[in-house]
Amino acid sequence: MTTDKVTLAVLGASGDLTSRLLLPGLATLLAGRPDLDVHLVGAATETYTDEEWKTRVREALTTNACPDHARERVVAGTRYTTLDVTSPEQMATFLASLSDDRPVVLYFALPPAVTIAACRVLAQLDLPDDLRLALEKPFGESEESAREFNRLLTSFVREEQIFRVDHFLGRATVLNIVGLRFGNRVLSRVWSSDDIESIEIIYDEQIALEDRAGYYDKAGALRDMLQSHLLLVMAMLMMEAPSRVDAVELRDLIGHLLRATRLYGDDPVASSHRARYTAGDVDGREIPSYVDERGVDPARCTETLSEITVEVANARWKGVPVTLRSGKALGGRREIVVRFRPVAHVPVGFVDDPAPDVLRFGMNPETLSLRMATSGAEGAFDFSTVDLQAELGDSEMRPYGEILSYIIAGDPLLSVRGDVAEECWRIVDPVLAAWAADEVPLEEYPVGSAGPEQWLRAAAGEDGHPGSRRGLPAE
Ligand SMILES: O=P(O)(O)OC[C@H]1O[C@@H](O)[C@H](O)[C@@H](O)[C@@H]1O
Repeated sequence: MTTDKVTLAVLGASGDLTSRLLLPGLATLLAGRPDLDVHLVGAATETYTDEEWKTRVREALTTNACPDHARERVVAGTRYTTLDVTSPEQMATFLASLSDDRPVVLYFALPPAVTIAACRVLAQLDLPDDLRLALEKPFGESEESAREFNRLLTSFVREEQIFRVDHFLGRATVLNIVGLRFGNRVLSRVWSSDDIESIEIIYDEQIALEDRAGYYDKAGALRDMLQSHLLLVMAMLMMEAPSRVDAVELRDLIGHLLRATRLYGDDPVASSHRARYTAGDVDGREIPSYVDERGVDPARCTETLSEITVEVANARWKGVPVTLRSGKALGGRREIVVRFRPVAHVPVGFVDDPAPDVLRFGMNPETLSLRMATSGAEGAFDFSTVDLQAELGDSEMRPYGEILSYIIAGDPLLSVRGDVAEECWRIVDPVLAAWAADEVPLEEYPVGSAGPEQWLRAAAGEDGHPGSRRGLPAE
């Protein structure tokens, strides 16, 4: 990476995203990159003096346990501007105040509707040629609206100036998948439907709504996590081999994989499940039922847990069910599970059949484990299993730091390309339509559990759940 000087202007700087994720991400990036020179400019509708803003930044970084020296580097050069991003005059003056000897990144840490309004304003202004736009998810709310937003953006900037942020592309596990898949023969030879029976990508969070009703109650788990994050994780896990790691190649392959993806059986009802949490306690903390959380509209029927099963209909993967699942107020299982097919033949004389092999990538903490069949524990010709485990170690840098490092370098490698964002919506849109028409029941699960009882029974091989064996594994 060569660019080492940039002005990072955060629009929506008074919000939760800025203090909880962006600023700590920036600090972890600076901690490892003494060469980077970032002018941070905060902008929001609130009125703060530069000193008040610096205090907010310092507090956010202290709360998030950022190293002292990195915190002071962020604070040192920062300033603040009160700004209404929907006012053309104010935006023009703001942009003029930023231009100096370095490229400018406009980071939109704003609600989607305000981001779009701000982009409409930008479309009317004279913009520097090297301006970069960093846009948070959700990018649109359907394939059509994502396409419309892409049309708006590309009417005034080039695609390579647009950085659609998905912080899962900056997660150590997701980046490690590339090395693991393409750096050794053991996995590359078995990476297809010939050897793999099913895949699950599970991201269950222990946290509940956490005062985010304003956004979450309109989004729900499917839009919040599956449409963006988990489909991209799936693409990294299942894409064809890149000949080089660059933004064109990697994003072509991600797009290629997603274009082949469709709902399992092309059936949005049978391939999807939704549920929401009921009251309970996690680690001694009382959590109300989702419908009783502050700001929630029960009539909206927002799901806090969603599961879809898809298929990548190409020569490598046809027929392999891939289940994506994520929810709030759950047990906290976060892993990718790759289940292999049973061996073709078991030598006559063995007592039982061996358990099929299972490879797991743990997400946060980053781990890798392989459960393999072996024998000997119970007798020379009696199968047992062995678990090979590795701690992959977390990157020092938080996912937002990783993502920011590429944006600052002007490299869209870890940003979502416009067609990829549209493709993700194309996959989930039929499910959203089936749910809106109430064709899939909204089930319930107690806070802190592993999910609805019925899903667990189905996963254990009992039944009652249309997804049957494609649901939660019992282990
Ligand atoms: O575990 P992480 O990195 O915080 O990512 C999960 C978060 O990702 C965000 O994009 C979602 O909006 C949140 O609802 C979710 O909690």
